[in-house]
Amino acid sequence: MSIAELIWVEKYRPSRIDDIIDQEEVKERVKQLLKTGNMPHMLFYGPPGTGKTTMALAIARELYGDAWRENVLELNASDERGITTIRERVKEFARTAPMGKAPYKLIILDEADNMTSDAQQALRRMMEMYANVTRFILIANYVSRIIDPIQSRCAMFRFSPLPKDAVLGRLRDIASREGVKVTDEALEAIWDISQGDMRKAINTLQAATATAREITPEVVYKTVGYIEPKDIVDLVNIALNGDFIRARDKLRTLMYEHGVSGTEILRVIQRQIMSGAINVPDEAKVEIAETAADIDYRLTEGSDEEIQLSAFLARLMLIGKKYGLVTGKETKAPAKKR
Ligand SMILES: Nc1ncnc2c1ncn2[C@@H]1O[C@H](COP(=O)(O)OP(=O)(O)OP(=O)(O)O)[C@@H](O)[C@H]1O
Repeated sequence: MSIAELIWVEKYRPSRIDDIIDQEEVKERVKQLLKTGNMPHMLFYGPPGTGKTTMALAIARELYGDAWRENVLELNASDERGITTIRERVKEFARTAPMGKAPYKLIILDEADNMTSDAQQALRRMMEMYANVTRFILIANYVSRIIDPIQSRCAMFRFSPLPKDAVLGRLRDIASREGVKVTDEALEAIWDISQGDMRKAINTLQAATATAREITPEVVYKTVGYIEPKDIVDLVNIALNGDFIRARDKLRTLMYEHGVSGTEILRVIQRQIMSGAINVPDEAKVEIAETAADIDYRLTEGSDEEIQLSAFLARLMLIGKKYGLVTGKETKAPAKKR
């Protein structure tokens, strides 16, 4: 078995443009451009794990068929030692003629936004110098870090974070092909971790399968070393209910036994408030969110974590009192499916 078959992100990387999930607008425009036979330089930008490299490789297959490897130079701007090595490699690559029907070869340059602007100026000259025999596909996370003269020489394509149903659909599909049992709650947990980053989602699923044959939220969070959101929701509810001592004990357990950082606790609280898992009136949500932001800032300034988080719990207690939130209820772990 090759490495590509062992690593699921590679094994399940779509090889044709039409098989790329979502990114409909990008797919349409790319197909139109390929039809004209006169492909411009391209700049793909957007968050990680959304299909930029996958699209670049699918274009290569479309252009050259089986001979794509000989016609493509893949470079990573962060790995190459400076613009001089990039220049040498491009020069060497552009010396030989393309094989197959396309009259040019393809250079895929990943992490182009990590190049200094001087290096990007040199890159721009290379793009001009070799324009008759090569086309560049530049890949970046942040388009604002790419200098204007390069932007103006490229057709620009924005990749969006993938929507939840697309990510979960793909994960279900992979799990069934791999014979892995994964509960709906576990898929939710993976989404909580990956959001619209498909690489992270698939990697998390694969890593979780190394630990257990049936994937549950507990397995997922444990695999990535994250805390389960329900523990944090409980912590917040205990504090809102006015039981400060118990909330502080739970906080200590989370911090010292599970090794969760204060920042991580605040991050999860913010997200759980937004998702509605912490069930309080909107005014209280605003106050909690503001308090969390305030505490987060103090942590970045180097304040003691336990003191700050304890102060946060005390503020939650006051908010709970103000809005009459004494419910006596704690969330329970979702019932396990049989
Ligand atoms: N739109 C998509 N459709 C199907 N699979 C995808 C998609 N986007 C990402 N993937 C999966 O995630 C893996 C990584 O995607 P890809 O290398 O294209 O990300 P990228 O956008 O280039 O990220 P980076 O900015 O980190 O380079 C792919 O191998 C594939 O398995």
